[in-house]
Amino acid sequence: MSIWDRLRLDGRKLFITGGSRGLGREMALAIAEAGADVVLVGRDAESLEQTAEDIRGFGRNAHTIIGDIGQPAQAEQICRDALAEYGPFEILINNVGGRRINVPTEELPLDDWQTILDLNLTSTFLCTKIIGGAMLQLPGGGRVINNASISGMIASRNIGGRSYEASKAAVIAFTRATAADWAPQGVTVNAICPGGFMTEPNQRWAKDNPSVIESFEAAIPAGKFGEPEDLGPLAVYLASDASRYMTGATLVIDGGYTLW
Ligand SMILES: NC(=O)C1=CN([C@@H]2O[C@H](COP(=O)(O)OP(=O)(O)OC[C@H]3O[C@@H](n4cnc5c(N)ncnc54)[C@H](O)[C@@H]3O)[C@@H](O)[C@H]2O)C=CC1
Ligand SMILES: O=C(O)C(=O)C[C@H](O)C(=O)CO
Repeated sequence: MSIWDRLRLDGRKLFITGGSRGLGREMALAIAEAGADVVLVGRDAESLEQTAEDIRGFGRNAHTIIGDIGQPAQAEQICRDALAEYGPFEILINNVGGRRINVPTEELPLDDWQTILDLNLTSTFLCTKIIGGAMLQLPGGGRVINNASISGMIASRNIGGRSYEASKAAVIAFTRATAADWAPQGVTVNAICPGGFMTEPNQRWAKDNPSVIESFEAAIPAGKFGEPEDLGPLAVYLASDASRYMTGATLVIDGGYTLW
């Protein structure tokens, strides 16, 4: 089989959380371009539908589900309903993630800590359990891709409240442990750790903290923030047969930020 054929995703289905914009949208579009049908979950109907329309432009099927994946009971229901209606899925991308709450740890309310853990970590657990768990019955196995962050590996500078770092580090640990459990059934589980990408939450942050953003960019060896579409080829690789021997990996894509 040619290299290009090994990257094709025809006949497969992707379930992605938070696929309406930002990094999730770019990964969903790339995977659709490689041949897969897509189910997108998010909160904003309009942007979800726009991404679904763009996916249909590749000749693929796209369905949208509106809901809050940061509420564990809702996340569980969304996954069960999606599996029953559109499943089974060969590819899962746990992409949803809430940003930092910029309050020093010594002042961070427990509720805010819990909100971030539910959104970043518990959602990943529940989707992996339900959508990924069903992959264990598939003869060809499956692919779980967890969108973590370099914040799961290092501390973000000039930022308080470490719920974001804690949640992303836990996503990486969960990825590794689940990968070990599911390798015999051919279900790979890998984590992506993006560095700085100017998606909407970082744009908002940049508006209020221009000097922090400038020093962040200056500390990137590549000299600039990443483009969301840089995530697309990596997602296709991890979703495809080409990555069949890679599992439990933590793939950093940060323009070299964590090198210094
Ligand atoms: N942009 C960056 O520099 C980096 C982002 N990441 C991670 O990448 C992921 C995506 O981030 P971005 O694309 O920057 O964010 P974004 O805010 O542009 O996109 C997030 C997507 O998730 C959806 N979403 C958010 N909360 C939701 C909820 N409770 N329920 C359902 N859908 C929800 C939004 O509607 C949107 O589609 C997150 O996990 C983030 O932590 C990691 C490292 C760097
Ligand atoms: O949200 C993120 O994650 C990032 O923006 C990238 C880094 O974690 C970061 O903030 C490094 O300082």
